[in-house]
Order: sequence, then structure tokens, then C-alpha cells
Amino acid sequence: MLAVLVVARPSNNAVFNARKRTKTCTAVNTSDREAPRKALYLVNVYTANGDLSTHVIMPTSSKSPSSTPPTRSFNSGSRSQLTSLSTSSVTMQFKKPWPGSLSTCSDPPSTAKIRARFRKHVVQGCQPFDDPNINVLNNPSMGEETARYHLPVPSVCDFDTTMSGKPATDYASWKKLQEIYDAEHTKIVLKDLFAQDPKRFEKLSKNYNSTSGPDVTLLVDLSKHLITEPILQTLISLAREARVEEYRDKMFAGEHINTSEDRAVLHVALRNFNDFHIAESGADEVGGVLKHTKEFSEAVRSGEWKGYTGKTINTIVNIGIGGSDLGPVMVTEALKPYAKRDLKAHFVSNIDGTHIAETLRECDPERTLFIIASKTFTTQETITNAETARGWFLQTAKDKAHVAKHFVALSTNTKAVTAFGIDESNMFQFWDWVGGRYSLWSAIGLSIALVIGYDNFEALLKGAHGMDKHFKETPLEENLPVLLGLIGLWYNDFYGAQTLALLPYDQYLHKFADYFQQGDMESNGKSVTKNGQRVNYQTGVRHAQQSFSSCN
Ligand SMILES: O=P(O)(O)OC[C@H]1O[C@@H](O)[C@H](O)[C@@H](O)[C@@H]1O
Repeated sequence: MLAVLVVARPSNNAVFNARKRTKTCTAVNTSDREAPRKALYLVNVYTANGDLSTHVIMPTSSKSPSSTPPTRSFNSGSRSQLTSLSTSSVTMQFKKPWPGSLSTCSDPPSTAKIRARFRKHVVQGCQPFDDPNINVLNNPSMGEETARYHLPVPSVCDFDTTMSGKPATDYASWKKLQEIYDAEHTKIVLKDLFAQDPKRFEKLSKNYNSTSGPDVTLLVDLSKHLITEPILQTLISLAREARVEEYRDKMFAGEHINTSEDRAVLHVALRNFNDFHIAESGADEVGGVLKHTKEFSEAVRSGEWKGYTGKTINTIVNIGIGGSDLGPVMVTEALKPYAKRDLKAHFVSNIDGTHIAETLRECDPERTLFIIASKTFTTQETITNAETARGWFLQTAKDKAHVAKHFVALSTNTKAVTAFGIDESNMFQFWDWVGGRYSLWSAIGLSIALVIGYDNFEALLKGAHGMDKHFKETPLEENLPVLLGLIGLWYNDFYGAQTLALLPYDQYLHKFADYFQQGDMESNGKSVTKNGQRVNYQTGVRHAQQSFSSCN
């Protein structure tokens, strides 16, 4: 099947906001050269009340396209529609009130906004939209009822339209799991399962031996879960049906499996050490950033790096939020036994000024290094706290030139970093293919390297790489992340158990639940499938962080 896909899918936030306002659209053109009459365009529009309306448009022939193709619309009444199309272009019309993500208030969508939206959504394998070819067909003004845009469709490319955009509930294995659950769940009692099979622990527990050394092992004990071997086998079949292995391999190869943002998903490249071949721009720059991290962290720790009055650094303050805070704070706490005790580390995330104010009371401006950690460098909480820190520092240091000795930035956004006043040489780069929740292994880990030393930071990366290798190379039946994911799905979607308790009894892991909560919820908590269809089943869980009282 040869097809063209044109996607302008709302991000998760967009979908979340769709309840409040109209969102724009996913346009899918699937055309089959062998059977041109089957050529198909789909346009999904998120309407003001959050519903998805799908327009299906079938040109009479993709070789001799109709300018007014027959269309079928579901949930009509949306504010945007296709008015004409050919094999190479689509004309879209937006009616007042304009789709919320394209315009604000009652302004018509600007060409720049249309371009920005469509430029972002280039599907892997297809040629990008050619911006200049997005033409405004009329010149909408406040008084006009419609705005019309001519959007070029990229040339035909291979795209498998059966990719996992299908609701999970449509898979045969899902249906089988539902049957098993309905017939058996009242009989699944743990003590009976152990009584029936004395080898249950041996059969359902898995070991992981790290490449870091024989003393590093993990035990995942599935025998204490409410599953049987047939249930586990069916869960694994579900993963195969959903093509988890194929998408895992695409991920490691650097393909843009994040289709809504047209990005690769490559946190594994941050700890790869040239093991897997990853063809994505930036993957070959990781080594350079690690070198910078090593040199800088060693200079600060050894005292070679001096503050503006020539004194050594004795305090670091990481200012960030979400992934730019939770990962580093969790790891520095977990690996405290390796910490340099005379280098105090603070992590400031709260927009409530008390957090930064109380932290600054413990800092000496001559001996403090501020690390501004933000992938986007636009996050309000972080920038506000960073400005407070800079103002506090300059009250004593006076001269802005001294900022260079006391402020560094960890970000993908060079322009915003330099506009803030941090020199590019004091910036530690990373790439848009690092999700915030996975960023502790990127430059965002600088505070970790400062606290535990670069060699220990590198050992952490290598440990993570060992698990990446296991995930990449191990059959699903023995694949620990896959098995744990499937167990989560079994409880969440069949038992309806939406609360996950994380019980890290080791005090060093006291920040683990906070950290893991973001990773799990932002990764799994989705409300639409890959092709934009709203799901009617659970995709994520609620996290209970040792708050037993709320679990009854
Ligand atoms: O690192 P940034 O760009 O400041 O973002 C911080 C956090 O911002 C939140 O909005 C995102 O959901 C998180 O994923 C992210 O970690």
C-alpha cells in the first residue's frame, strides 16, 4: 500500500484543551497507485466540545482528481472543512469562530500560524511541506466568515496505514483477555495458584544480570501477581499484535515514531556509547556534550573553576521543573553515598517564591553556581526563579559580566539561553528527541555529575544502556520492561485498578515515586490513538505515593 499521510494532530495538551475550544485537524491522504479509485483523504477535527469529527473524502480518481470530491462527514458542524483537493493539494476552509489552536479570540488564523502548524507535522517517510506553497486564497479579515488556505500534499511516500492507530480494544488478544477476565477473575486467588503449582515462582520470576558486573542483578517476580500462564501468554500476544517489537526497533533506529511532533524518541542515544547505530541528527553530538560535562564538573569539583572573586564553588542550585528537576533530584538522593559532601546541592522548582528565597538564604553569591535546567527555556516557573536568582546574584556582584562564572544553562534553546544572558559556552546542549521525563541522562544530568562525579555519572549511563540492550534484544517473553508494562495494562484495563503504589522502602530512593510518576503518567496517559481517535479505555494509572489512606 502506497500512501501519503498529512498530519496536523493536536499535541496531548491540545487534546486536553479541546474541551474548551476547537482544535484543528488531522488530515490523512491514503492513495493507492494500483487502485486509484480507492484514494482516500481523512480529516479529523477536534470540535469545541472536545468531540472528534472525521471527514472522509473520496476523489473519483487520484489520477484525474475531482475539484469537488464527494465527501462524507461525521459529526458535521465543525469549523473547518476541506473544500477541494487533488492528489497534490488540499484546500481547507476555516469558519468563524476560528479553530482555537490557529487563532486567538476572533482573529482569523494567520498564514504564519497555518504554516507553523503544518510544518510541525511532517510524517516520517514523507517529504516536508514546502512552506511557501501554503497560500492564503482569500485575505480574511475580522469581518469575513471564512478563511481559505491551499495546502500542498507531499509527494506519495510509503506509509503503512495499519500502524498502531487502532484502538487496543479492537485487537483479538484484547478480546480474549476480556473473556478470560470475565470467566476467571473471581477464581484467581494467589494462595490457590501457589497451592496448585509449586513451581509458580520459578516459572513466573525473571532475573536480569547487568552488563556492569555479576553483582548487579534485578529480580522481577510476576508470580505474586493476579495472572496465570495463559493470561501472560495472551498479554504477550497483544504486544505482538500491536507490533511493539517493530516500533521498539524503529525507535532505536531513530525513526520519527513521535508522529504528532515529528520527532525521534531517542533518550537511548544519550547512553549508547556508540553501541547501536542511530541515524538521527544530534545523536553523534552526544559524546561532545559528555566531554563538556566531564571537563566542567571536574573543574568545579576540583576547585579549578572559580567564582567572580576567585573563590571556589561550594553550592550548586539547580533551577528546573518536571523532568528538569525530578530526575536529577531523585538520582542525587539515591546515589548520596557517592556525593561530594562539601558541595551542597539544592533543587528549586516551585513557583512559590518561598522555595528560591529560602534556598538563597543558604547561598553565598561568591561561591554559588546556578544551573538553569530547561529543555525549552520558556517554562514560566523556571524562568521566574532563574530571574530571581540572577537579580539576587547581581545585587552583590553588580557587574553582569560575572554571570558567566555563576550561571550555566542546560537546554535545547540557544536563542533563549543567550537572551537570558548566559554565554553559549556555558550552555550544555541537548536535542528535541529527548523527552523531558527522560532527560536526566542528557545535559540535564549536569547536577548529578557535579554531585557524584563524572565517572559515577558515566557508570549510571552505562547501567541504563545495559537495560536498553536488554529491552532491544530480549524476546518479549523474557523482556522485563515489556512484561511490567503488560502487567500494568492487565490491572488497569481489566481489573479497573487505576492506582499504582510505589513502595521504595530504601530511604535513598525517597524521591523515586515523584520521579517515576511523571515518567509513567506522561508516557502512558494518552487520550487518543496514534491516528487521533479518542480512546474509551484507560491508558495510564493514578499514582499513590505511599499515601495508603487514600487507597481505600
Ligand atoms: O524542561 P522544560 O522545558 O522547562 O520543561 C519542564 C516540564 O514541563 C512540563 O510542562 C512538561 O510536561 C514536562 O515534560 C517537562 O519536563
